[in-house]
Amino acid sequence: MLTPEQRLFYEENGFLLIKNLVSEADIERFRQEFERICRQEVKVPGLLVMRDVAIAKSEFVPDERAVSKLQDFQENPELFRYCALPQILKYVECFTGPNIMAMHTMLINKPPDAGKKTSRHPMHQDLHYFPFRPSDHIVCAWTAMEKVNRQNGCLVVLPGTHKGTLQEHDYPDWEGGVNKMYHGVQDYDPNHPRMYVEMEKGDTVFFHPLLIHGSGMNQTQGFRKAISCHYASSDCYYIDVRGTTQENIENEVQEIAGKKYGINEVAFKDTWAFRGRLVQGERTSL
Ligand SMILES: CCCCCCCCCCCCCCCCCCCC(=O)SCCNC(=O)CCNC(=O)[C@H](O)C(C)(C)COP(=O)(O)OP(=O)(O)OC[C@H]1O[C@@H](n2cnc3c(N)ncnc32)[C@H](O)[C@@H]1OP(=O)(O)O
Ligand SMILES: Nc1ncnc2c1ncn2[C@@H]1O[C@H](COP(=O)(O)OP(=O)(O)OP(=O)(O)O)[C@@H](O)[C@H]1O
Ligand SMILES: O=C(O)CCC(=O)C(=O)O
Ligand SMILES: [Fe+2]
Ligand SMILES: [Mg+2]
Repeated sequence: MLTPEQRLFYEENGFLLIKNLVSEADIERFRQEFERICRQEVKVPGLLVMRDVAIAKSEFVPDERAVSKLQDFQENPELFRYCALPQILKYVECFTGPNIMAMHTMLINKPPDAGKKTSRHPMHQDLHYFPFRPSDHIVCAWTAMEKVNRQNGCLVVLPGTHKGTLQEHDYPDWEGGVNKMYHGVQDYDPNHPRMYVEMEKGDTVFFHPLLIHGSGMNQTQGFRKAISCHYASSDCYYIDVRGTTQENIENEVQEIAGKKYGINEVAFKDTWAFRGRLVQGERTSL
């Protein structure tokens, strides 16, 4: 499926941008469903709704202004259609092989910054959140639901960093506050070349889970939207993260699982096995 140039570009840089992969009609449907969820017209089992920390303690309004991110929409058939789009899976298969699990789903609604720079996402590697390997058989698809640029906080990547190892992550030391679980790499090379991934509606970037990336402040008045899914080969295996740099995120996820679902002592890997959904082939290991 990939041309030799595309494959080489991914191997060298850790990401690949495919223009115009998702249709306007599909994006419009995802947007409509997102709005219905914000208005609380549909109830989605397992869905986590995050509000930006800058407005977390203000009065709740049932519209998109209160929602900075939906996480775990795998039980919503309309949004989950994104994860099974054939044109996306054709690319995903190049990285994962034929047995494909959708491990993590998100719709990001980056709010206009409230003045404290909390709309930023610190530089991180997504593998920090994942207790499964090997990393080369994991890939994220991230589709712009509208034009994204430096003004509204597009993705920023450090090309080539996927060739390194998983770094230690923790909360950045930001004056205006940091969103829950927005861990960042503490000491990446500030002189590493950066690329601002500007995209049009429907463009999709595929990226490696070790690629260091983040996103800047949204300096516009609009809510910058993107939909994404992390895929892994179902032939991947779970690892025990005790005693590794991932122990801090394991503890936070277990705490949320305890608070939200009243389940204590749930293994980190089981929170992933429970949320993952097969989208192609056979569920062999994950
Ligand atoms: C077997 C079943 C398993 C189920 C497991 C479920 C675990 C899910 C964990 C999610 C895993 C994330 C993995 C991501 C992997 C991919 C890589 C992507 C990187 C990321 O994007 S990670 C960052 C995204 N993080 C989240 O979305 C966090 C998940 N969301 C939440 O935990 C909740 O939405 C949140 C933020 C805790 C809010 O909870 P909620 O109870 O709805 O809100 P309350 O109004 O009751 O507030 C409680 C308390 O939290 C404060 N608060 C609210 N929002 C924020 C915020 N954005 N940041 C910081 N703090 C926040 C609020 O003020 C309240 O504080 P109090 O002091 O008043 O208690
Ligand atoms: N096929 C396997 N089944 C079960 N456990 C395995 C398997 N392969 C490796 N492991 C164990 O999983 C742990 C992590 O393995 P591995 O070295 O592949 O991952 P990593 O170094 O954390 O990540 P990366 O993919 O970046 O190399 C090790 O403890 C290793 O012994
Ligand atoms: O959409 C963004 O701003 C970045 C999101 C991201 O990298 C993530 O959630 O892991
Ligand atoms: Fe990320
Ligand atoms: Mg290794």
